[in-house]
Amino acid sequence: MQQPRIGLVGSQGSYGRWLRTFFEQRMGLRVHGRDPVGDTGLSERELIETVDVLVFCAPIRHTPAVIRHYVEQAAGIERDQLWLDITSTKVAPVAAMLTSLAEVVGLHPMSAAPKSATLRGRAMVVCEARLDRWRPWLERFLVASEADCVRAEAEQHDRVMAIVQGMVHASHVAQGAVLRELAPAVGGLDGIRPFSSVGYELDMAVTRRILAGNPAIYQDIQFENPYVAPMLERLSGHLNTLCDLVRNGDDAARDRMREQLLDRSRSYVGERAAAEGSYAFERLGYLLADLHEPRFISVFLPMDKPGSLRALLSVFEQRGINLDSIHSSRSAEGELLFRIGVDRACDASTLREAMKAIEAEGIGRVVEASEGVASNS
Ligand SMILES: NC(=O)C1=CN([C@@H]2O[C@H](COP(=O)(O)OP(=O)(O)OC[C@H]3O[C@@H](n4cnc5c(N)ncnc54)[C@H](O)[C@@H]3O)[C@@H](O)[C@H]2O)C=CC1
Ligand SMILES: O=C(O)C(=O)Cc1ccc(O)cc1
Repeated sequence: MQQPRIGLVGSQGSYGRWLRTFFEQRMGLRVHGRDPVGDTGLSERELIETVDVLVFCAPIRHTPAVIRHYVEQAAGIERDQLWLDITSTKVAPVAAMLTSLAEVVGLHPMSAAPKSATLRGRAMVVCEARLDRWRPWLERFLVASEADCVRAEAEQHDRVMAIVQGMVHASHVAQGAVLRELAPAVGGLDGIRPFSSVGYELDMAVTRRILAGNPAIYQDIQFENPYVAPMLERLSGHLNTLCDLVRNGDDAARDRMREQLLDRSRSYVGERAAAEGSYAFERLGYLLADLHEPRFISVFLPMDKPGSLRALLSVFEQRGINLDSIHSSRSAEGELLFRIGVDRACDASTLREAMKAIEAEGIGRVVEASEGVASNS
C-alpha cells in the first residue's frame, strides 16, 4: 500500500489537527476525519469504508469504548486495514483494537502535539501488536515522523508510564496544592520568586506546565492506568515515612531518613549516574541564570545558511559590545531564535543601534529585547 487513505478518529482535537497536517503535508496522503465536535460529515461506518489506515486520537478515558464501537461498525470490512492509536495508555486501546480483524499498532508520542512539523527529538513508544503486510508502510511513517522510536509491549509501556508520567504528574500536582495552601502566608508566588533555587524553578515549570494543559489528560493518566494506584501508594508511603521521621526529630530518625531516602537510592542510581544528573542540573542552572540576565535581545535569523550567525555577531563586534551568552531556543510559535545576553555595562542606546543595524542590514528580525531597550526609552 503506497498511498493509503488516512482516517482520524478525534480529528478536531489537538493531536488530530496536528496529524492531519503531518499526513497531508509530510507524507502527501489524503486524510478524512470524524469528531463529534465539528467533523461529522462521515458516519463511523463511512469513515471506515473510506480509509486504509485508521488512527484513534480521542480522549484517553473514552478510547477503548470508541474503538469497540468502531469494531462493531466495521463488522469485518477492516480486514485489510491498519489500525493505530496514540493514546497515553496502551493496554486497553491495543486490546480493543485487537478485537478487530485489522493489523494493529499502538503508538504513544511522548510530547504534546508539537509546533514543529515532525516529532524530531521526541520519543515515541511503538507497540506492534499485529503487524504483517503493513510493516513497510509503518516503517515509512515512523521514519517520516522523525521520532526516536522505542519498541515495547503494551503492558511494559503502561508500567513505565506509571513512573514517567503518573509519578511525575502526581508529585507536581501535589506541589501545586501545597503551594496554594502555604504560599499566601509568605508573600504569595511573587513574594517567593526572588528566593528561588534552581530546583524550585524547574519544579515550578513542570507544575505550571501541567496546570496550563488539558486537565482531562492529567486526570486520565492517573485514573486509566492500572499501574498508577500502586505507584501512588509507594509515593505517599515514602512521604508519610519522611513526615513521621521529621516529627520524631531525633538522631535515629535522621539516620533512617539518610539510609532509606538517600543512601539506598544513591546506591541504586549509582555514583556515576548521580554525578551525571547533578551536572545536568548545574547546566540547567547556568542556562536559567543566562535567561534571567536583564540585558538581552532575541533575534530570528530568516536565512538558513552558513555564516548568518557570524553576520549577526559582527554587528556587536563593530560596536564594541561584549556578549555574555548566546543560546538558540524557540519562540512560543516554534521559530528558531538566538538569544544574545549582553554585558550589563553596554548602554541602552548602543544596543538599540545594534538592533536597528540587524534589521536594516537584513540580518535578522529582533523579536524581543530587555526592558528599556525594546521601548524607545
Ligand atoms: N495532548 C497531548 O499532550 C498528548 C496526547 N496524546 C493522546 O492523544 C489523544 C488525543 O489527545 P488530544 O488531541 O490532546 O485531546 P483533545 O481533547 O484535544 O482531542 C480529542 C478529540 O477527540 C474527540 N472525540 C471525543 N469523543 C470522540 C468520539 N467518540 N469519536 C471521535 N472523536 C471523539 C473530541 O471531540 C476531541 O476533539 C489522547 O488519547 C491522548 O492520550 C498523546 C501524547 C500527548
Ligand atoms: O509537553 C508536555 O507537557 C507533555 O508531557 C504532554 C504529554 C501529555 C500526555 C502524554 O501522553 C504525553 C505528553
